[in-house]
Amino acid sequence: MKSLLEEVRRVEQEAELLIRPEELEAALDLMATEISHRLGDTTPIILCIMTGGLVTCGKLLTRLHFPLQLDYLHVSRYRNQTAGSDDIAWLGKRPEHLAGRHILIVDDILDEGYTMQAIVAFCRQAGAASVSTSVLLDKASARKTAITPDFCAFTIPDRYVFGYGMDYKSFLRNAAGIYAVSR
Ligand SMILES: O=P(O)(O)OC[C@H]1O[C@H](OP(=O)(O)OP(=O)(O)O)[C@H](O)[C@@H]1O
Ligand code: HPA
Repeated sequence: MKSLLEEVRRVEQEAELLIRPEELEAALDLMATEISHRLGDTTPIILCIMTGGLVTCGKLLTRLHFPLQLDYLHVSRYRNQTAGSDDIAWLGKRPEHLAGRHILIVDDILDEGYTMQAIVAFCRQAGAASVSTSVLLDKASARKTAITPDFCAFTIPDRYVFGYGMDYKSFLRNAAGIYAVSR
């Protein structure tokens, strides 16, 4: 643990700030307006993808001023590492009562796309009336699947990032901006 903490401190010190907190807040305002226009009269279920989606989803929620319900799904593909594994671990309970409902999935980042692809498939199989996807960050150049987000705040380069819910080896989720790990 001591050496991991030393590594985390070094990564934090050497990281490059990509997106400032004020820019994130302003972009979330815009994303919330767009989501409200498109989904405001559908009484959607907002599906927060834990753990990384927690900050984006929480900040988005208070900007959505229409009737909605909140649920969550806990999946992990990176297992606190900086590269994804071949399989997605489904942790905890799976949401019920999605049939016939409009679903908005909210996550922090769309990277290779495997995680979101699996969650969309799950919602469709559960009989959702529609499934929309919303991410704070789109790492489009790293994509290995056909998925694109319906709502997205920023497109970022192919760098490993942390902050605003995203971790570096399970730490640094609490950083207030988006930082890229130094190369
Ligand atoms: O597009 P992909 O390459 O599949 O990666 C995106 C997913 O990876 C991260 O989750 P992670 O598995 O790290 O779990 P976490 O949310 O607990 O950090 C992130 O929160 C996304 O859910
Ligand atoms: O760049 C990333 N940072 C943190 N978590 C992630 N999960 C997929 N890509 C990333």
